[in-house]
Amino acid sequence: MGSDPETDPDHSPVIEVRNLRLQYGHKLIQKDLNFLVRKGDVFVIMGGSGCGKSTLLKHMIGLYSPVQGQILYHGEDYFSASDADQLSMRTRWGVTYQSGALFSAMTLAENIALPMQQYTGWSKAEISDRVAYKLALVGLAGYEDYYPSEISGGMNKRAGLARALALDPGILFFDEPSAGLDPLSAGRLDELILELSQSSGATVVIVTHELASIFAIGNNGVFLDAQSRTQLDTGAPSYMLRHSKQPVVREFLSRGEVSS
Ligand SMILES: Nc1ncnc2c1ncn2[C@@H]1O[C@H](COP(=O)(O)OP(=O)(O)OP(=O)(O)O)[C@@H](O)[C@H]1O
Repeated sequence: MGSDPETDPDHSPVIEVRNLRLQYGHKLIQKDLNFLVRKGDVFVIMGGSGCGKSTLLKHMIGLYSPVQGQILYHGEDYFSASDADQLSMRTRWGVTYQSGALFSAMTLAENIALPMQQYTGWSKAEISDRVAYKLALVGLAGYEDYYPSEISGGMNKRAGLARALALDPGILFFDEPSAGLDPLSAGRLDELILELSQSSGATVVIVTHELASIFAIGNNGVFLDAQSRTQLDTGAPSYMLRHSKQPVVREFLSRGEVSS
């Protein structure tokens, strides 16, 4: 068991979500979201299908602006920051998407080198060294010249992770990282995410409805509800399972997607 993020002084807030309201046009998705993500957390965004997990993540990575509320990174509100400050925040994040993680016309090395070429002044040789290192980190040493279509789904996910790690991010965001993988590969990907977050000290924010993943890697999280369109609970998933005051949360975590 990890330390309690609520009381451990070393786990300072990295992300603070305040009174957040998410809409597409006039369609309300979630409201009154309030939670903290602390340094080193593996923070899980949970809830039944369609409750707005991916929508929340897309706001957290700045793809959409909230209609109300704030998302603070190390105390600075992303959406009221200048373009330059927003860019500097984004370069400290690594993001992997549910689908289309890699560019299919590029080799794995070219995919991983891309953010390095875009955002750093590193030389060709340095980039090539760092690409090899990132591939080795995810168990793909020697796969530089392969195209995404030439490797398995699980290897593609790991290569996507290597690209997300390209700039040594402080925060890693994942949207359903194990979607489409068999349970064994999904479990290995979970282990890898946990291992990498622990070895690098990165904070992880992850969207998943996989109960196995929620309990295997999450030490903190928020539970979103599709009916009331707000969060029902926040904290450690293992604690929520037994002690959440919301029966829907305990039921979801103990049996599966009852609310979907
Ligand atoms: N770009 C969009 N425009 C309008 N509505 C959208 C858009 N993207 C998602 N939605 C709607 O917002 C709601 C929440 O979707 P979202 O994908 O965030 O949920 P989710 O909890 O991640 O779902 P799942 O677990 O099924 O992936 C759904 O009703 C969805 O149809």
